[in-house]
Amino acid sequence: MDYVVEMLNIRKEFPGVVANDDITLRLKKGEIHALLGENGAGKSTLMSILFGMYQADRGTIKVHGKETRISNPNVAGKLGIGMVHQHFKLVANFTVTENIMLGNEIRKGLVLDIKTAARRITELSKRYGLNVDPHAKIEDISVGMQQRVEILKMLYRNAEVLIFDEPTAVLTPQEIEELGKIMKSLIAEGKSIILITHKLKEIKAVADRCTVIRRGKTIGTVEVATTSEQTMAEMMVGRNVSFQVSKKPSSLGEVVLKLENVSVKNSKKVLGLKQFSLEVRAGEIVGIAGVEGNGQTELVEGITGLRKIEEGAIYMEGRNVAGLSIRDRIRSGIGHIPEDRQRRGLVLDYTLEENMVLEIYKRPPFSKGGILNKRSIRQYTNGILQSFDVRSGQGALSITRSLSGGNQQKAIIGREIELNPTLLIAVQPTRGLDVGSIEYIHKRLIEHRDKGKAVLLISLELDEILGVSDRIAVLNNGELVGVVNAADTSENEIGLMMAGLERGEGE
Ligand SMILES: Nc1ncnc2c1ncn2[C@@H]1O[C@H](COP(=O)(O)OP(=O)(O)OP(=O)(O)O)[C@@H](O)[C@H]1O
Repeated sequence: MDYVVEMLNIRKEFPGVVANDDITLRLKKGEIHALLGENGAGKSTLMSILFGMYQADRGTIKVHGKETRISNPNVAGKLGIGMVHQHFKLVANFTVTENIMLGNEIRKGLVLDIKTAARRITELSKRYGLNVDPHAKIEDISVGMQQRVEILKMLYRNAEVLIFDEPTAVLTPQEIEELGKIMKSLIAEGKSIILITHKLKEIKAVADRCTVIRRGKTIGTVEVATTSEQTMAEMMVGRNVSFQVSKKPSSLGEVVLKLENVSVKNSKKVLGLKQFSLEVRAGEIVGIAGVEGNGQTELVEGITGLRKIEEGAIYMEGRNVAGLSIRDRIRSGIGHIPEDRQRRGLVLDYTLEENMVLEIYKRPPFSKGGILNKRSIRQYTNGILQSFDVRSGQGALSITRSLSGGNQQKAIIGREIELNPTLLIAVQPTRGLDVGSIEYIHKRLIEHRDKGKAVLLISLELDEILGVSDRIAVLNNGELVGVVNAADTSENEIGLMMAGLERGEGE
């Protein structure tokens, strides 16, 4: 059998946790091989070992049948292994060509002229259907294009094996479809791909085989064509997973949040949200649907106080909070699961327990007379970690940075829901989470509503918006297109509204 990469019986331990416990993954030449596993199952660790960032404690790696030691990322590069990270490593005010050349030609002491490099980039871009302008500046191109620059960077270095780490998390639905085509053209040209993703639909759409791991152990490798999404989900979490969200009809209370003609500028200093009005009542979940960049960020940051509003009013339980500081808005009952969890959600170098009481450590029972009550902080933290199934090596004392991405996300969600806010603003709450965790988070959002609280859900996942919300407000180009009841709309109708058509216009 023609394997390009074989990772055999890999073991890697961190303090308190065996991240990889006898994992085996074999990548065939010319295949797209999905790597599926729960949050914290050990996927990133395994790939970091292949990429030379970590050394395995035990096990063997073979490249083209030959045993190798990948001591650092340079060695991986020389062996033809490249990785497209989730967070791009590009210099914003450099051009595409400059970024691709960076750290490549110069290291070899072989300074090629820009023109020759740009020509080669154009060739590669054509061959793989990437459509990238080599002279464009990174800051002027879309996130999807930036990802293609990362792909080109690897192709420019003659990578044979490409690792994609949750590549669609940052993409729009159209971009996701295009990425699928790009991946297929890469394998048609003889490349091999490892794809890390939580999205079973995507695995079904592009992958040939799928290796499933759970809690650091290999569960098995399956042929994707003959395996259902349900089966893969069950292999991954070890139990039956329901993709349907079940909830009883909402029982509406008073208006909690009222937005009146709110306008907010975006980072380019033009209005990103225009004259937006909406009410969210106690006991309901209002979903905001829209293509990324159509005013969602401005809306959320306007409400939470991260951005000032240009005009209009924001009422929390009847009181205008538009002039209040961020802290005072939190006090008025606003909880916020932020979009950018690493920048706004958690202090990565603090322990989990420090992060869990970040906003409330001054309140009783967590402190008294200026002295922290460590026991009650620990107890409170353990409660959150347990109910939200946050997995880490050293529990409440783990340094937050050491948690897997998905477990960091679950910790923030747990913290914000536990504060029991009158209004919970949840922005992309399940991005990067495995199907089992998504199921649980949806349940908790609905429970929050059923306790008589208000929830504003902002998500790019239409399935999530349709399944979880009671009412759906659709944003296009910073304006409210309309508000519909989730029970009497469809994916198709919302899709048309997201494109700016008012209800009924597209029929
Ligand atoms: N540098 C580190 N120090 C300590 N523990 C770590 C470190 N890196 C990972 N871990 C632990 O190893 C386990 C596996 O983490 P890993 O990031 O590989 O999971 P993952 O499958 O990629 O998860 P996700 O889907 O959430 O990204 C987790 O329990 C994590 O807390």
